Amino acid sequence: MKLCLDVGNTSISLGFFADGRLLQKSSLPTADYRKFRLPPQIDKVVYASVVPHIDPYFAHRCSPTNFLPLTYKHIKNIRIALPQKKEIGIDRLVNASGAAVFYGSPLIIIDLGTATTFCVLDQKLVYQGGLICPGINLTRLVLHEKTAKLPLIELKSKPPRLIGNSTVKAMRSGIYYGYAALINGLAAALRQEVPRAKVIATGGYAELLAQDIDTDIIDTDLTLKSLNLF
Ligand SMILES: Nc1ncnc2c1ncn2[C@@H]1O[C@H](COP(=O)(O)OP(=O)(O)O)[C@@H](O)[C@H]1O
Ligand SMILES: CC(C)(COP(=O)(O)O)[C@@H](O)C(=O)NCCC(=O)O
Ligand SMILES: [K+]
Repeated sequence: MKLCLDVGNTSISLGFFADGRLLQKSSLPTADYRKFRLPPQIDKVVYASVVPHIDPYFAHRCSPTNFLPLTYKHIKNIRIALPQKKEIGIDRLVNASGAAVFYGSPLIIIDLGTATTFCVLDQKLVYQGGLICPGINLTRLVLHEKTAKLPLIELKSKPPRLIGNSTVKAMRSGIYYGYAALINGLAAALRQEVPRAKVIATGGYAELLAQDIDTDIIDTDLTLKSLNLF
């Protein structure tokens, strides 16, 4: 069985694949990475991390098996048209590489994780770059940490009303509808630059926002499925 590991700044996603199929998924808070143990019957680990300080731990834990830590050099099916290829998050490149296989091109890929990122892959499979915005979870934390009066809120579902009649409801509404507007505004601007692009959303918050964002496809497993191609 193959284990695909997507190490983000908030969570580590694990995908177990056999015969090309995603059999099981789980996740671990990134802060708890030391709880990871290599499960039995894994013959290959494909690893994509944007948290370099924990990479030695995984290299050590996975050493009994075939461990493949991905870098931009492993990405062969798209061309990366950026001056500093090394600095780009491998999660973004893996998403673009896999999405090209699953959905063709051109593409606009939106990943709603710790950061909210937009990546553009043009018709000719050239990765053009994109945008990096603060993510929903960061906004939630920072509003609390950097103010005296705002509480730490949860955002688990769509707020029923745009206009909140309490502090907590106003914060939920601001974050939810604010992010929907950010995504729709930037997606519309990117569609102007890349005509006929399919817009794909992935990442932890993609399903939460699904009904209010103007995307063609929501694929929460995009990163894991893309890792399985290596
Ligand atoms: N299935 C889910 N449904 C709703 N929110 C989720 C889900 N999975 C993760 N999240 C939330 O989405 C945020 C970003 O998650 P994730 O995409 O794992 O981020 P990262 O890749 O940066 O670690 C997290 O703060 C988490 O609370
Ligand atoms: C932009 C990111 C922080 C997103 O990470 P995530 O939200 O998945 O934890 C990550 O892809 C990263 O650290 N990128 C390096 C800079 C770049 O992609 O240009
Ligand atoms: K991610």
